Amino acid sequence: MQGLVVEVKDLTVAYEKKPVLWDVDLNIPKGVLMAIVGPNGAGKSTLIKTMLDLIKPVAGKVSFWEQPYNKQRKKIGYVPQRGSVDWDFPTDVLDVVMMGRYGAIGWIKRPSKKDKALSLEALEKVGMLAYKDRQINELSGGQQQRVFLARALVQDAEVYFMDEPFQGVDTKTEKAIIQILKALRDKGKTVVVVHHDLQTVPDYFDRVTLLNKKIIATGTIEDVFNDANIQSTYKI
Ligand SMILES: Nc1ncnc2c1ncn2[C@@H]1O[C@H](COP(=O)(O)OP(=O)(O)OP(=O)(O)O)[C@@H](O)[C@H]1O
Repeated sequence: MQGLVVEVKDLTVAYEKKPVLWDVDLNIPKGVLMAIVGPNGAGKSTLIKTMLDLIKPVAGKVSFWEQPYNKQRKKIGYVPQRGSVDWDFPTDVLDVVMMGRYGAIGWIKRPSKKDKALSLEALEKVGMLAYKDRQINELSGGQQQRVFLARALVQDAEVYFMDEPFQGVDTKTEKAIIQILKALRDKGKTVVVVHHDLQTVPDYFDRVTLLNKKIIATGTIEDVFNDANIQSTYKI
């Protein structure tokens, strides 16, 4: 294994005292394309949000390259679940993508020609170039998802977390997105994706984490993506 990107230790998370994640241990190595799968309510989104410091755990610890999230945030990209972001201010698609070049403070800075070129290139990759001047709140959920993906791409992070990036996108776009994710992986980036469709797991991913409040199994597709583990995750 070529070094760890993320280390999750003894993580327990609760909403209003009701635990939704129990004692989760998870190591994510560099350069993998990993799915997190599990039934509705298994805690997949909660796990990602806790890793990214958006939810405080009851117990346990998350480190990125052996440091807390806030020390490494520039190297960490996040594409939230569709519909989870409310755009109550007017901003166009290209601006949303260019925000990825700077993070929040960068609003004040003028984007350079290079920032703009990279952002247009990313929009082209996700098939959204034609929408560059549209208001973000006038797009469908699936289109917004692709814009967020473009924003994550221009951020040039080392590790990416994506919460159901295929939700509400058509098959052609899904295939295009997975090609982008595989290319990131091939460049040595680490990509973690909450995913719903078990059928496509072996084709899309090289590792999988099966989650249902606890980690049922985590590892390579070959080692852990088998009937026994799937059955204990989905209780079927
Ligand atoms: N903000 C919240 N307040 C209270 N309970 C919550 C909150 N968010 C999630 N939950 C509960 O925590 C559990 C885990 O939710 P989570 O969204 O992490 O699951 P998930 O595996 O991502 O589900 P899905 O596949 O349906 O998106 C669920 O029982 C859910 O109802």
